[in-house]
Amino acid sequence: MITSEVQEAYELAKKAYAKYGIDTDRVLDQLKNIKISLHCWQGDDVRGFINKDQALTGGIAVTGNYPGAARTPDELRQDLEKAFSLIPGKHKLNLHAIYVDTDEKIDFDEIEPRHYQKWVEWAKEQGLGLDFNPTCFSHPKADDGFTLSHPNKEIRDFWIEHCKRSRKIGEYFGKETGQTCVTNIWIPDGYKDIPVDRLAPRKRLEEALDEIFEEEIDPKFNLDAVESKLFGIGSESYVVGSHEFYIGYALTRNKLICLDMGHFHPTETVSNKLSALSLYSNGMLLHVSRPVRWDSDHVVIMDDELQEIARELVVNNLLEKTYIGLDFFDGSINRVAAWVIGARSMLKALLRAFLEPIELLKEMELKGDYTSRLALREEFKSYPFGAVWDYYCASQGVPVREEWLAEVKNYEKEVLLKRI
Ligand SMILES: C[C@H](O)[C@H](O)[C@@H](O)C(=O)CO
Ligand SMILES: [Mn+2]
Repeated sequence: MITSEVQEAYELAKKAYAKYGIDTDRVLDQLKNIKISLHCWQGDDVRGFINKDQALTGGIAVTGNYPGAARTPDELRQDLEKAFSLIPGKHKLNLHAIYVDTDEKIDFDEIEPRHYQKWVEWAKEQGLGLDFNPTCFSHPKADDGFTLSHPNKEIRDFWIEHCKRSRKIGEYFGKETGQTCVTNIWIPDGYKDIPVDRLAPRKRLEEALDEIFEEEIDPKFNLDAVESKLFGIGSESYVVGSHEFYIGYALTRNKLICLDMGHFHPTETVSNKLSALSLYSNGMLLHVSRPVRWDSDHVVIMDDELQEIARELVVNNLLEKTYIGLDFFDGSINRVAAWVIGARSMLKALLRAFLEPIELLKEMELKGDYTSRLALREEFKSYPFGAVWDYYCASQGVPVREEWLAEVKNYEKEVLLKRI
């Protein structure tokens, strides 16, 4: 319901933006079409259901023991439903292979579409798209830190099979939901200490990927992405799938380049990479995250870098060729709230970017009037974008402002705290 308070504030905001030729109604129509892919792994600290006693490996870590983590696919879906009900718009769910929903005891190289059938039925019911990821970690065959680039062919083949099957699951998701599935490959492979041979593992990875992608899959159903990383815990000195490796790979094989905000040197920004890559690549996948001093996967907030990424997507018309996924895992706060905060922040950043007088700013820049460019940008930061956001939430039938928090607290009391 749109209250008169929200409506009146919106009308005033609409006038303020209209002075600069910005049509807020049109902006909200554009925002409505943007899908954020919510990562299932925030809901249970990246545990999954394929092998519940398996520890999280791969040089990534979740800290915190906030109560209520989902223990079953049903619980995870219940939590996701709650989160989606508090986020305006229609979005996607990003599943990892370890989130099978089956009573069968299967290994990673045995996954099939039917093991995810319940997720598909649920996604259709909810009107959600699905994305997918092979899980190349949290398995004894990844214990020595290598998967697709493993020197042992038998182990390499195991992971190749897992990734091949993952693409078929992506295809199945795309066919069933009617929305293209993005299947993203990330592997942890790397050395703790300085290697002698940096090339051989990269050659093995290149070959393994070529084998995985051998089968043509209709891009209407599944698109492949590859995700680089600078370092992980235990792979501080060398990561096989570095940024340069995957830029080369993705550009020569026509794959999406996945950019994770936590996977670069701390002074490097993803926002500054998008325009350059867009000139050469057919598409990008974002893993929106918040690295604090390292790839810490903190919950996404509306910080400067998030805003800058949103700006780049809007100013350069990159939204059509960019898939936006969230990637963080915080076990120290309510996990449903973590999803809601991250997704709402991403959407708010995009909305703010749409509400900037882009053409005017570009003109100022071209004329060399950097004073006006800076002044106007700073003033626009306090323009009433919040009133437009509130109106958008109300018109999409989700709570306005922090009203959603009371719903999460109630859900925590009624559902999450009873999971003991
Ligand atoms: C769980 C994900 O696959 C993982 O976060 C990956 O995308 C990554 O970013 C690893 O650092
Ligand atoms: Mn990532």
